[in-house]
Amino acid sequence: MKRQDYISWDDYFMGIALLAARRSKDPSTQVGACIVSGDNSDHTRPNTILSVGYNGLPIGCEDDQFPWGREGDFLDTKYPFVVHAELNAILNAQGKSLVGSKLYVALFPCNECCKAIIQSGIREVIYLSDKYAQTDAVRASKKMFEAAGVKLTRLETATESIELNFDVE
Ligand SMILES: O=c1ccn([C@H]2C[C@H](O)[C@@H](COP(=O)(O)O)O2)c(=O)[nH]1
Ligand SMILES: [Zn+2]
Repeated sequence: MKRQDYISWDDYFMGIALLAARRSKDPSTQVGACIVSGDNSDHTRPNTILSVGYNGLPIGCEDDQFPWGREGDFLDTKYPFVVHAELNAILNAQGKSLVGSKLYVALFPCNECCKAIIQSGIREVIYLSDKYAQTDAVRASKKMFEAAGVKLTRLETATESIELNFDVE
């Protein structure tokens, strides 16, 4: 008999996003994003991972030479420097078409990521947390997603955690 406790595709792709987030150096909020090829409703071929990203500094900007704080003068915080996870995932695709794809992300995208998501042709955003729902950035984001017809899905899953063991015999 086959194993029964295998993970769903949604948990798998969100799991990849969460694993990518573990690469983030941000001390307060680690975000990961995983872009997956579009709808496989005809089940003729599986969805595949097109790109992955997490929130981090641009290439060449050393993690130890830039600030990671949230408070103080703008230039003394991380905010002007960090590339958001969703944008990193889009840029990491290096020109591969993302038209009709889906994006799994731990945190609901801000307005800047929203614009990049829409313009790259991603048609669905599947997210876990909406902790900044009350901010103008997320309000603007939802307004644009709705206007552009991008589907928004909060992932409902019974999975609380997935353990990875490296001590494989
Ligand atoms: O759409 C988004 C919004 C935010 N992020 C990243 C940017 C920062 O590194 C953190 C947010 O830090 P806070 O300390 O919670 O303000 O999340 C992102 O990747 N994508
Ligand atoms: Zn963003």
